[in-house]
Amino acid sequence: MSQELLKINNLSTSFQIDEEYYAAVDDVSLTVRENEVLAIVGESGSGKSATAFSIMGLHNRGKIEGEMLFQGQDLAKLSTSEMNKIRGKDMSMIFQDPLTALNPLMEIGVQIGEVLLLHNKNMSKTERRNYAIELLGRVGIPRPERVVDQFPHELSGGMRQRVIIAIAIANQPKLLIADEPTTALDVTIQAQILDLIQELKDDLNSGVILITHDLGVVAEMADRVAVMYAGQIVEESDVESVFVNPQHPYTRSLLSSIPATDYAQDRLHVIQGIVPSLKHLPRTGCRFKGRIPWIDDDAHEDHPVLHEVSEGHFVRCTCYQHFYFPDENKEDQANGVTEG
Ligand SMILES: Nc1ncnc2c1ncn2[C@@H]1O[C@H](COP(=O)(O)OP(=O)(O)OP(=O)(O)O)[C@@H](O)[C@H]1O
Repeated sequence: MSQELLKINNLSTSFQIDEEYYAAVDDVSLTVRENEVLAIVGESGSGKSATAFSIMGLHNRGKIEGEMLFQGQDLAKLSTSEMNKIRGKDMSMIFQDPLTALNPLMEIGVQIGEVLLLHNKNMSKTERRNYAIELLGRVGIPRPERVVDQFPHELSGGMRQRVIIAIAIANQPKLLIADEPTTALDVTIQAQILDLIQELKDDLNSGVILITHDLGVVAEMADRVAVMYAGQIVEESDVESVFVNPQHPYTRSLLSSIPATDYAQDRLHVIQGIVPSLKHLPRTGCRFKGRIPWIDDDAHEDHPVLHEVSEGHFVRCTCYQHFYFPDENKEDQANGVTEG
């Protein structure tokens, strides 16, 4: 098995609302290995980005507890200047929206050059420009020697996202965090960008955390999957197990909301509702209980923990053993029968 790159132990990230702190990330533990894609999946508000921003040290107003061990250092304990030495070098982030991530007033080559300069103080202007051209070529930008002198608005959305990726890999990071990297792009470009991330991961032997709400992207890219709901991981396993044998009601609901695919169930089952806002998240018991009120209260644990249901496959709370969709025959479900 490849080496552990990042080990997160009991991470909690809380934000102050009025006078109180509320945990957007609640006791999350995760491991990312070299040359592995870990997908973090969940609806909007489930705490995916808050987890990523905590790792990157970008939550300046959040309270962070727990450990984030990266190459032997606990990121949670580093000062801003120590974090600045790691960010953009040993780990970097590909953001969702290239237009806001790029400076509109600066040529592409200069923006790449700035990141290079941050960690290679001795690089000359010409060296930076040449390396920027090389990087642009590497991420599949045609005529990079021209693009290097262009401004972001002169490029298409897909090309801008490639530039973001070029910036992210400029210093050959060991850990890449991609937060909804293709959401803003059309399907063909999306596939190209995902291929590119995969290819770069292989080249650099990096670990990738891929944040997405798109299960198609997960199926395509991920080795392991962590499903998040209301700040907690509710299911974690290798990608096959999540698609073939999903256990947690939330995971099953996410999967069955994908229309007819080979891994979706035969019918669409919809669980109503949304992730509550941070201030209104349930703080005790099973966080998902309120969305599945037809399941007996006794099915839930008072203090839900992750159960290992098969090797490396973890599910939170015992409610998964009793769960059925309301439009599904309860007995058939208990016997593992699905309609054809
Ligand atoms: N800086 C902050 N201050 C206060 N609340 C925050 C802050 N950042 C995130 N939150 C809250 O924490 C919760 C989790 O947010 P987060 O952005 O991590 O969700 P997400 O799963 O990434 O959703 P999305 O896909 O919409 O980005 C949300 O309720 C959000 O409003």
